[in-house]
Amino acid sequence: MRKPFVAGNWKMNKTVEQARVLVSEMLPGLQAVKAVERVLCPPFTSLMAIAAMLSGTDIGLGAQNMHWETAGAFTGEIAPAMVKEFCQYVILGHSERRTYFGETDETVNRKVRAALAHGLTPIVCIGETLAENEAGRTAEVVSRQIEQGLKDLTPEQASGLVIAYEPVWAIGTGRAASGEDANRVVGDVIRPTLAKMFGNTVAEGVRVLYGGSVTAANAAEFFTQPQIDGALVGGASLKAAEFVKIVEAAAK
Ligand SMILES: O=C[C@H](O)COP(=O)(O)O
Repeated sequence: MRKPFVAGNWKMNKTVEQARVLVSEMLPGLQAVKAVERVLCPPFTSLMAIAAMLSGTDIGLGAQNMHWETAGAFTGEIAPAMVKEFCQYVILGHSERRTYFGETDETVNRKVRAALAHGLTPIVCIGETLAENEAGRTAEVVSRQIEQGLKDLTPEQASGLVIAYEPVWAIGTGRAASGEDANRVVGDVIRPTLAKMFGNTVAEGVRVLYGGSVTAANAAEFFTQPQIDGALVGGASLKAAEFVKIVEAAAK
């Protein structure tokens, strides 16, 4: 039985003070929903403050990116051990990182391996662009992202991952995929690719989330799909009441 999982990716939003306000607004609602693994992913600058607020709760904290090297002359980067000081999770390979910052399946793979080596749970993002979707290339792109992004992992390492299927055309557009279509990609492409690489038990045990314009109004459409285990929420995770409703929907 896979425990439902909902993470809020705040992207490049909120100062420390704004982050504190948002967390204090959502904390009581989030704490009430024990059946769901709940994770907040604020910007790096707020991790220390939010870690203090979440201490003593069962709500997880995640970073939105990290470098694969342990330390050194990498101006502007954050090392795995620095993330690990505050976080249990790290989002890797988000399409915005791939599109705007040149991340590739190869660099995602380095980051995934580094995160696992430091005891962090990677939330690995995959998904096709609109052009790829319209060209009928979704299965090819998504399976390649998994094969290359998770290359050289052991089945044991893979079993601890969380995967977020985020069709790029659905992110921040208000145009979510349909629950059925997302379920089909997870069930027909993502889990079979994981099964080929790591075996059936791992493929059936990994949590696979949907991401892309999830709101309180459409969350249930995804959470009622048998292959989808939760959501990676962007814009709607910046509104306390809305995000709590999404988490509540995942518990049903
Ligand atoms: O990481 C979250 C996704 O990019 C989804 O963002 P969105 O909910 O604003 O579409």
